[in-house]
Amino acid sequence: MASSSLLRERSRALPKLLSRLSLLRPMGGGPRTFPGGLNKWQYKRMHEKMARQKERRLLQQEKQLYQARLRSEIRAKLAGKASSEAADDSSSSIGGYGPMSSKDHIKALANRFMKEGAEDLWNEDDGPIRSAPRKRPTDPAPPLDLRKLVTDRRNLMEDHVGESRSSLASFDQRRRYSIAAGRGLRPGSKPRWRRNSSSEEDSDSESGFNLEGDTTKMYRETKLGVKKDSRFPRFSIGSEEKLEEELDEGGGRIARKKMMSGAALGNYDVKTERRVPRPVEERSNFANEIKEIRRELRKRDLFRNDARQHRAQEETLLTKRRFDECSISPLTIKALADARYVQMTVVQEAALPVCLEGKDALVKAKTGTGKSVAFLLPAIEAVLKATSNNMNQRVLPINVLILCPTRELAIQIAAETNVLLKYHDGSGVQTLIGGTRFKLDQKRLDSDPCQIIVATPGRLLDHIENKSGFSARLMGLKLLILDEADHLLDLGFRKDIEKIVDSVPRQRQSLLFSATIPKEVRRISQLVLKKDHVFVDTVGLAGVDTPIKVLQSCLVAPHELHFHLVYQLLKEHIMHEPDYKVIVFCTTAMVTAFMYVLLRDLKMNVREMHSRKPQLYRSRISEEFRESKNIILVTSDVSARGMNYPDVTLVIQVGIPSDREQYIHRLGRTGREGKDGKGILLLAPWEEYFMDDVNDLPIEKSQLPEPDSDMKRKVEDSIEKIDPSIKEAAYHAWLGYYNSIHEIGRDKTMLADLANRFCHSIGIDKPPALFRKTALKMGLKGIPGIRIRK
Ligand SMILES: Nc1ncnc2c1ncn2[C@@H]1O[C@H](COP(=O)(O)OP(=O)(O)OP(=O)(O)O)[C@@H](O)[C@H]1O
Repeated sequence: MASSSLLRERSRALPKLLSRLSLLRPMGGGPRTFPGGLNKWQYKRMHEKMARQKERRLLQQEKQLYQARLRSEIRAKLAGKASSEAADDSSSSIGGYGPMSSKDHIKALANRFMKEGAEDLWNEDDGPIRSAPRKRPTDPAPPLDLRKLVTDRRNLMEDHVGESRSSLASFDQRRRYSIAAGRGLRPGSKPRWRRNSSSEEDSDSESGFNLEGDTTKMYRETKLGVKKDSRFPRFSIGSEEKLEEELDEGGGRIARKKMMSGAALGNYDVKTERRVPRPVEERSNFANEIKEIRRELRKRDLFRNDARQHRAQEETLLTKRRFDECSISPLTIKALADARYVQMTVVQEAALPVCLEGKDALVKAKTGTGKSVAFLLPAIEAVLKATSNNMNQRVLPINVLILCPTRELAIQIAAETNVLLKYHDGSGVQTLIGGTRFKLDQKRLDSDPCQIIVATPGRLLDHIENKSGFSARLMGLKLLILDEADHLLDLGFRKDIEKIVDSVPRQRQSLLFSATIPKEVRRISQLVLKKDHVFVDTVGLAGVDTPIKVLQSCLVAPHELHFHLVYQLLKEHIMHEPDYKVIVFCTTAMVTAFMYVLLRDLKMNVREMHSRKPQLYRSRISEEFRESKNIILVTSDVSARGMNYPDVTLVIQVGIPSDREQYIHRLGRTGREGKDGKGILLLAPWEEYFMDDVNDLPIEKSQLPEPDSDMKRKVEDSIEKIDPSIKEAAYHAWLGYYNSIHEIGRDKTMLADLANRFCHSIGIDKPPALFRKTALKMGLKGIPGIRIRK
């Protein structure tokens, strides 16, 4: 008896002991302690499991309800009862034998949706889950008259500006009402939800109208333009909410599916499933028209906001605050003045006080607004402070580690650091990036010790794992910085970042910077940041994520026309812009190579940059493009983030970007430092669904330019001359890229068909054969239109 009670007592004491032990862990290993004394991996796995279970459970329920509805409809038909009668039969139920009415079905779904634990199915557009009970207006807004809306739109297009404005206002008001009133299901309104793996979209539930009247269509997801709250200031500094780690592992940078653990999400769901590309003709004209009106209204709102902000923005890119008002070393201020940096930019003014105070921070600011200086100044201060504390150390510690996703960006940041270290003798910076000789890195590290390292994750890990003494030097780390943090925390880099974080002291400051910080990144940022970190957002919820002065447009044209169009757009731009400097982004390295060869053959002053090029070549081209004017850079996403090429006049993106964030970063290569710029997104009709993901950005759909038959002929002649091996590689790369995009890749037959059309556009009649292994890996074996090598 005595021994069993002793055992019980011990087993009770064990979790406490474990939790204390985890508190005492000396260093490394990511976020501090987790409930129950679990380490972060156990904690992560636990949440992963919970989220999966919950998701499965909810999907199962939804499936059952849907099947019940179908069964009951079939029964109704067999019984010779009109379904419309059935719909009115309020006594029908899921479990009963009578047919289930559509009302009941909706009600059942709604019940499930509102159930405890159904938070997983909610998303930001659905509003707060448990909003305070609101008083319903005594005189609720009448249902929206869509026909009137269409007339209004026509009016808008004609000259009745005043009249149409009032109808816009009333539409807006109603929209606001439906959002402000929460997503509680009011009689007559439909439930809104996102399905985890559904290809269908919720039909037009926002207005309370059933446009298509079909239950399946209710699943279609409609992306609500959530009214941005103008009460938010231009930049906000707030304590981060409780965040937890992302649980998924997947397929690299362009992994499209971002399914997060709902268990840890608090009030939000971050599933970012996309809609399936759907031929435009399939939708009814009327529904299309409504959709278009919505888009137009949203855009009007944005443009109005933009116009208002425009002047303020111009004035506030540089603030009144000067660097010498900040507590940074006078020698750094001297170097800043040499570089002509006197006043701070908005992000510098907002982030510097927090960063210099030694706090952890997550900082969001638009592209080209001076984030690098905002983290380099605290970096230099950290080095100065550490050096003055440890004068007699035998091994020079690495005090600051800056991680970047690309090699060119690391080189660029190291160069900027050198500019700011100009008067600090004894302080130095070095890069550790892939594509260079490892031995050479080692030599440099030994012969020229430095306190700041700018690195790409892969090469840094190589050094941590293989260079003796390097890990010991990292033990002196005071500050860890992740530039383009959202990308580094993305699936492609996550594991490396986790390992790096495990190799540096836990007692450190960490800073995360990016122009885009999606919700899931905020959630997993605790992998690096302390719980009480500060979130500095200079864009604000009411702001637009892209530079105000960049004119953005979208052209939709069949694939066969893309190459002609790029040539024509470039020609027109060059004609109007004497100091032109253009970046053309392509989807993959090999498609980039194809585009480069084509434009070179068309006698354009063009350079290429992608991952298949040797590092020396990449560095040379990057430098040349930075220094030059009247030049075109054709590139893959290696140039999408952080690269500061001055005075880029136009950015063309050909094909669908890997995600919304990538669109914003690519576009951000122009319009830097508050300058003007232009961005064109060129999509095929079946890629147009991407516009739903960026519908909060001021992108105008433009008319295609008049086809120029002369140019068309020239392009065709040039395509004809391109080496077949380049074309073949482009086809394979194209297929790989789109196969990895969830929305397109899941319908393999459609993918094969689209790939064949791409094939024709690059001048190949018969699609090149794939290796059997590749086809198997891509799930393309046996798909009509896909050829396999014998
Ligand atoms: N205080 C300042 N005064 C004047 N120019 C500045 C100042 N700070 C930064 N700049 C300039 O602004 C430009 C953009 O800076 P930077 O590359 O740091 O932008 P970023 O916000 O990091 O952009 P991205 O999101 O694309 O990485 C650079 O040319 C830089 O020299």
